Amino acid sequence: MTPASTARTAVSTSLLEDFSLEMTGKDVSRLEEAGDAIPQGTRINVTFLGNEDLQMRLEAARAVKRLGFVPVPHISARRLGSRDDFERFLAALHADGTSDNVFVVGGDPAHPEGPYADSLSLIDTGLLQEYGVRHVSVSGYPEGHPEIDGTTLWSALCAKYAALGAQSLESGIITQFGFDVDPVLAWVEEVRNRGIGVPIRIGVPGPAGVRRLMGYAARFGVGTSASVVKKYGFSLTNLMGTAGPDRFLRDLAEAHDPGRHGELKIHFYTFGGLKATSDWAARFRKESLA
Ligand SMILES: NC(=O)C1=CN([C@@H]2O[C@H](COP(=O)(O)OP(=O)(O)OC[C@H]3O[C@@H](n4cnc5c(N)ncnc54)[C@H](O)[C@@H]3O)[C@@H](O)[C@H]2O)C=CC1
Ligand SMILES: Nc1nc(=O)c2c([nH]1)NC[C@@H]1CN(c3ccc(C(=O)N[C@@H](CCC(=O)O)C(=O)O)cc3)CN21
Repeated sequence: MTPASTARTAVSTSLLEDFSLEMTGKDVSRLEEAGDAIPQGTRINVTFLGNEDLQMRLEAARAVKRLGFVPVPHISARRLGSRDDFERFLAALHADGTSDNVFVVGGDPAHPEGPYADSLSLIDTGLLQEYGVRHVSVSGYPEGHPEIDGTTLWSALCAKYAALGAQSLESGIITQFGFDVDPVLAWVEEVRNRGIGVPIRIGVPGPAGVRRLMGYAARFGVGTSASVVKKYGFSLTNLMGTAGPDRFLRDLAEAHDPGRHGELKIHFYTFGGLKATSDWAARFRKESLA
């Protein structure tokens, strides 16, 4: 092995240490099926989608805990109808012992369904701490967001970071998924330049069909130019294939400079493929170690 490839292998292994996964409220049986392939203690995020209800979200977080993982329930500000809804969710999580870690996010509805227009307003209620939350993740957008301008995104990120620090809550950032490492690392540098040193989980899709990936990318405003997806490992002319983040992770590992970029970890958006992603991660890790 050459010195360069030794260095790359070492970094890519540490990048995959303590990766996190994401599931929806409907994925409980898939989680049971994938459980053995996932390292105990792995953080597993539970989405807060419009087509889930309170019971599904709570049940999913309970299942994550029961199977030996760390639940990270999402709370979407714009999808909460009232302060009561927010408190009811937090109280139930607390009672279940699944409220230690949460991810707060604005939410896709163009108009808030209740009193909270953004995730900062959830933090500012002070309710998180009251219900036992200790660690709060917020989102990051290396490629920007289709509905929110760049200046707003940066001021929101800095304000959330400051507000969490002021409440002595631990924090972290999870990025929107993407297919191109370059904007991710440029964005990470900007985060560090703004004085935010917390761990950043880089969002990547688990292995999935190309058609499915393209659909989600279009829905969430993630770039899929021909050159970017070619670099990632698929072609726009073959929608029947599948693609995993192999090259993305190798490129990320190669370019990751801990002195400049700080602590980075990986967050897998599984898009219905919890088992496929868990098996893939175990195999990729083993190959990196070999
Ligand atoms: N990264 C992810 O995994 C996920 C991202 N999202 C979406 O990302 C967007 C932003 O969420 P955060 O970064 O937490 O922002 P945020 O809650 O910190 O808000 C930042 C700024 O954007 C505005 N904003 C938030 N959501 C908006 C929307 N849907 N349309 C127009 N303006 C909006 C807020 O009023 C605020 O000024 C939301 O649309 C959210 O639904 C949703 C679920 C998961
Ligand atoms: N702006 C934005 N909004 C989001 O809601 C969002 C992002 N970004 N980034 C990625 C994450 C992950 N998201 C999702 C969304 C849907 C499923 C999902 O499995 N949905 C269907 C399955 C439909 C299908 O078969 O494709 C479901 O059953 O709910 C998973 C993750 C939502 N997320």
